[in-house]
Amino acid sequence: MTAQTIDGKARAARIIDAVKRAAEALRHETGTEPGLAVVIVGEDPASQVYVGSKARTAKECGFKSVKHVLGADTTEAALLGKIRELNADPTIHGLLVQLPLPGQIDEAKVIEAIAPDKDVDGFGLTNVGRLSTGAIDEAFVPCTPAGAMILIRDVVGDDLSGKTAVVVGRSNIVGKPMAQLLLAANATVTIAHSRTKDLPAVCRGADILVAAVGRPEMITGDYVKDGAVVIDVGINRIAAPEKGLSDDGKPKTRLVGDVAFASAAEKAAAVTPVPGGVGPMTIAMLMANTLTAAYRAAGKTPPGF
Ligand SMILES: Nc1nc(=O)c2c([nH]1)NC[C@@H]1CN(c3ccc(C(=O)N[C@@H](CCC(=O)O)C(=O)O)cc3)C=[N+]21
Repeated sequence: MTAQTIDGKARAARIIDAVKRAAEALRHETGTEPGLAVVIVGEDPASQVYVGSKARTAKECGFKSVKHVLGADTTEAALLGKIRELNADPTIHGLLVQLPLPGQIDEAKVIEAIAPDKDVDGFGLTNVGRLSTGAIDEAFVPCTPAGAMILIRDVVGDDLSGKTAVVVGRSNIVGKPMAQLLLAANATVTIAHSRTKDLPAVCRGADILVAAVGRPEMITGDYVKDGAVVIDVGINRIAAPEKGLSDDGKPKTRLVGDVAFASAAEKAAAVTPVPGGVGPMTIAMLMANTLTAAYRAAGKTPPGF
C-alpha cells in the first residue's frame, strides 16, 4: 500500500480561518478581543522559532498577542510573579510558559501557578483532571494531541469503536493526553514506551499508531500494520550534510519526525509528514484554545473545532 500523506498544514489553515472568523464575531458581539501571552525564559533558538510562530499566528487571527522574554537566569519567584500578573490581566485570556524551563525553575510549580481558565496548554491539574474524567468539553486539551486527534478523526471517523490505538511515548504533554482522547473516542488503547517488550510487535497491532518518542525516524515500516493510520508527533532537527554547510561552518540541518516516512508509507494507509503534519496543527489548536478562553471569559458558548 502507498499511503496518503495527511496535510496538517492545510487542515491547520482551515482551523485558523475559522478561529479568525469566530474572533471577529466575538469582538462584534461583546467587544472582547482574545489575548494570548507567551512567556519564554532564556534564548533557546528552537523555542524562539516556536514562540515567534505562535505570536505571528495569533496576530493573523486578530488576537492581541504579547510575548515576555525573561533572562535564562530568571528566578522561579520572578517567573511566578509574572504569571500572577498575567493571571490578573483581564485582556489576557490564554497564558502559556514555553517549556522546557532552565534547571533552577520547578516546571510543575510554574504550570500550577497558571489560572486554569487561562491554561490554554492544558498542562495544569484542573485541565488534566477534566480530560481524564471525561469532562472534555470543559477541558483545555493539550494542543499537540488535540491537533493529532482532529487529523485522526478526519481519516478514521469520530467513533473509533473496535479500533486499536498504540501511543508510543508517555509524556504528560503528548502521550498521556493522546491516550485519553483516543479512549474517549472508544478506541482500545495501549501506551507503549522505551521499556515495552517487543515494541515493533506491539505497534504492528495498531490500527492507529501515534509516535511521540523523540527518536529520529525510529518507527520504520517494521512497526506498521498494513492499512494503519500513522501520526508522527516527533520534531527532530538532524544534521543534513547533503545540504552543505551553513554560515557558522556546521552542516545544515533538516527536520525529521519519529517515523521513517518512506518506509512507514509502504505499509500505512495514511501518514502525517514532518514538517507539515502535527506541528502546524499544534499552533492552530493553541489559537482555538485561546479563542475558547476568550468566549468563556465573555460569558459566551465557544464554537467547537
Ligand atoms: N508550553 C509549551 N507549549 C507548546 O506547545 C510547546 C512548548 N511549550 N515547547 C516546545 C513545543 C514544540 N511546539 C511546536 C509547535 C509547532 C511546531 C511546528 O509548527 N512545526 C512545523 C515546522 C517548524 C519548523 O520548520 O521549524 C511543522 O512541523 O511543520 C513545532 C513544534 C510547541 N511546543
